[in-house]
Amino acid sequence: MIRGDGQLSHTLDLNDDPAPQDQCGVFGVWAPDEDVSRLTYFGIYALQHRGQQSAGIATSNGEKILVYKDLGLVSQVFNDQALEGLKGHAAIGHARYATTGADVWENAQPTLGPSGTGTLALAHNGNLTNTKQLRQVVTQKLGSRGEVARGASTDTALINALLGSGEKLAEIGWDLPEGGIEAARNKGPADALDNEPPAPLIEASLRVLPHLKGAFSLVYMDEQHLYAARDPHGVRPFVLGRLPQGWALASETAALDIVGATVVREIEPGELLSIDHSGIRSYRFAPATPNVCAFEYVYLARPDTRIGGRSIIQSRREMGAALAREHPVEADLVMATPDSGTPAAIGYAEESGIPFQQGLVKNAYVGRTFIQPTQIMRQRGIRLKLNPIREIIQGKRLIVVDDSIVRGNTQRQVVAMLREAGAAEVHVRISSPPVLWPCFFGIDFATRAELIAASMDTDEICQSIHADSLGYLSIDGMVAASGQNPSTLCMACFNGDYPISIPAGTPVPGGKGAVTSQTVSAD
Ligand SMILES: O=P(O)(O)OC[C@H]1O[C@H](OP(=O)(O)OP(=O)(O)O)[C@H](O)[C@@H]1O
Ligand SMILES: NC(=O)CC[C@H](N)C(=O)O
Ligand code: SF4
Ligand SMILES: [Mg+2]
Repeated sequence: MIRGDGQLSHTLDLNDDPAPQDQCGVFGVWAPDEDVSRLTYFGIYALQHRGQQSAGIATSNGEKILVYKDLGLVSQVFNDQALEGLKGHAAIGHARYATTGADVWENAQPTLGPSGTGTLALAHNGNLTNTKQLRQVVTQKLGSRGEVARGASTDTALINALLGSGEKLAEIGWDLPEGGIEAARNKGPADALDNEPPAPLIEASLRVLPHLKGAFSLVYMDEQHLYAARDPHGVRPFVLGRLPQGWALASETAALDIVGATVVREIEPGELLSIDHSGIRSYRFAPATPNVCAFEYVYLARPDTRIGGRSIIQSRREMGAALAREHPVEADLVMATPDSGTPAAIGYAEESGIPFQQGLVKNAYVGRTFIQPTQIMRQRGIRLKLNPIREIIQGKRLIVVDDSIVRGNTQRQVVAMLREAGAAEVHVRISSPPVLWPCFFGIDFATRAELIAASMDTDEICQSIHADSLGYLSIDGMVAASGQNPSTLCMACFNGDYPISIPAGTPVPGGKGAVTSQTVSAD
C-alpha cells in the first residue's frame, strides 16, 4: 500500500547483515503552554536517523503519565489521533535501534514503571556495559518491577527499575555522594530555586547513576518533573535548549532547531538536571571524564548538528580534505556514496581541485534501516537505494568517497555498479580509519570476525571490493577534522582503546558472540 507520507509501508525484511546500525534518539520537553506531544513528535522525527526500529512518546499532565509506543518509524507509529490523546505539560520521546534486548514491542521506549511516589517514564540513548550485574541487583536484591517484571530485556528497563527503587537503594548500600544532595548541586548565580525542595527522583538518581557503567544519555520524568542525565564520559551527544516558554532536551542540536528551541548548552558528562515549574536545577553525580564518540563526527550525527562546539558538516568536509592530502590520485571526477559520504566527497573535491559530480542517485525514501541485507539481499538493497548515472560515469576515472567501511558490502557493490556503468577507473577513499573493533557503547557494529579490516590489510580490502586503489583517513586526520582534543574522544572501534572497561565475556551488542579478555583493554 502506498502511504500518504511517501514512506514505505513496511520495513524491507532483508535480515541479519546490516551496515553500521545507528543508535537511539532521545527528546524531552517541558512547556506547559505548548502542544508537548507534537513538539516531541517533531523532535524524534528529526532524530529518526539514530533509530528506526521503534518509536514512542510519554506525556504527563501533572497527574498521570501516558505512553504510546510501537515498532516502526516515527511516521508509522504516530498519527493525529494518537498525538491528540497525549496531552500534558511535559513529554519525552524515543526512536530506538536495539543494542541490548531484542527488537520487540516490550523493549520499545519510553519505558514505564513505578517511581516510588508515582510513575517514572524513561528513554535512553547509549548502552550499558554492566547490564548483567545490574540485572542481578534488580532481580535478587531489589525485586523486579515495572517493565523488567513484564519481560523487557533492555538495559534501559533496568535503569527504570533501579531509579524507581526508592529507599531500598539505601538498604543495599547504594549511598548518596558525600555531602548528600546539597553537595551535589551546581548552584547558578542568583539561583532562585534555593528554597525549593529537590525533585523527588534526584535522590534516587544520585544513588543510582554512579553505578551505571557505559554510555547513557537519559531523559525521564515523573508526573511533575522532567530529568536528564549524561554518563561521565559523555559518549553520546546530549543538549539543552530553550523554548519561548519552556525547555527542550535532545540527542542532537538539529532536533532543537526543528522545534524552534535555541541551544543553551550541552548537558555535561556526569551531570543530572531536573526541570519543573520553578525552573532548572543542575547536579553533578560524577566528575566529567569526556570520551565523546568519534564516529558521531564521521557518520552517526546529522550533518546539521553541532557536537562539542563543532559543526558536523564542517568536520566531514575537513575529513574529506585531509583524505585528499593523505591519499591523492589522478582522476576526472570525485563523487560521493550518499548519504553520509557526501560532505567528505565535497571536501575531497575542494582540496584536490578535481570536480565533484553526483554519480549515484539515492532513493530518498530508503533510509538506513531499509538496508539490512544478507549477501544476496544486500545487493538488491543497495541497488534499491543507489543507482549510478551512466552519462556522468562512463569512461571516467572516478574517486568514490564514503565515510566508512564496516563489512565492505556497500563499497563492493558500489564499485561493481560503477564498473557496469562504464567507469574507466574506480578509486575508493574512506573518510575514517579502518573499523577494527566492535562498539559496546550504543552502536551495533559487527563482531571482529565480520569487520573486514580486522582480517585484511588495505591492499587485501582493495582487492576484495575490486577497486583500483583504496585509501583510508588516518586517526590523526580524523581527530584534527573533528576539532576535538584526542583525549576527549572515544575511538575504540578504530584503535581498540576502550575508555570504559568491558568485562570479559560481555556480548557484543546485537547478541552476536562475546568478547574475550584479550580483545579489550581494561581501564
Ligand atoms: O561496509 P558496510 O558494511 O557496507 O558499511 C558501511 C556503509 O554503511 C553506512 O551507510 P548506510 O547505508 O548505513 O547509511 P547512509 O545512507 O547514511 O550512508 C556507511 O555510510 C557506509 O556507506
Ligand atoms: N542504541 C541505543 O541507544 C539503544 C538504547 C538501549 N541500549 C536499547 O537497546 O534499547
Ligand atoms: S567504539 Fe566507536 S562507535 Fe563506539 S563509541 Fe567509541 S568511537 Fe563511537
Ligand atoms: Mg553510507
